[in-house]
Amino acid sequence: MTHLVIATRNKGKMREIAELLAGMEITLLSPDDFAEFPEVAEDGETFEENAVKKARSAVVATGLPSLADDSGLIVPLLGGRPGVFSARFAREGASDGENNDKLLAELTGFPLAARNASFCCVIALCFPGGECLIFRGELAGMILDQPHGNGGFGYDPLFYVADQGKTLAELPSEVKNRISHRGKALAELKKYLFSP
Ligand SMILES: O=P(O)(O)OP(=O)(O)OP(=O)(O)OC[C@H]1O[C@@H](n2cnc3c(O)ncnc32)[C@H](O)[C@@H]1O
Ligand SMILES: [Mg+2]
Repeated sequence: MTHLVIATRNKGKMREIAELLAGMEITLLSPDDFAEFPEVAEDGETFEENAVKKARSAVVATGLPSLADDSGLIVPLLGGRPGVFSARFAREGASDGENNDKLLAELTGFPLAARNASFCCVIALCFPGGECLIFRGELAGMILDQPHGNGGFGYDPLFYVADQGKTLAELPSEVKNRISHRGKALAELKKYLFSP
């Protein structure tokens, strides 16, 4: 594999995936490298379904091996929401700020001890022959009642990691990448690709 399409429109994800796959000697391509790149309806019920759908559609459009990430935040107090709806929790096309405000509003009044949450990342790596490989990673944390930090993206300013004593948005990207749901899923992918 000399070229790999990273089928995401999310700049934060793209940056992290590029950092995590650095040194693999594979040229990473983004949707911007193609004149036309398909928009995919993320209507699956699971992260796996959506990740495979995004990666398969990129393979069809480009003829190249393609990787997609479907990820999100799971909050038990909210019955597991926003889950696969994390990107559009507040509304279709919502900004990170709007989604964070919606999360804070839904959790108003609940004590920190009850506000446990996890991030889940499912990576699908699909090939022109039709084969897809799936890798998954998770990270446990708590949802604070106000944002802290300017790093990362999405829900990072609200997601507190007890081991680190900080939110993901307060951690240097190399630390987030080492512990994150995305870092773990991509570590599994690398292990698979490079195991003898
Ligand atoms: O589908 P693509 O184009 O990859 O980009 P997206 O932003 O729509 O991505 P998803 O459909 O997978 O939605 C995941 C949402 O979950 C949130 N999310 C995922 N990983 C995160 C992380 O590491 N830190 C903070 N928020 C994250 C973030 O708000 C994302 O928009
Ligand atoms: Mg999406």
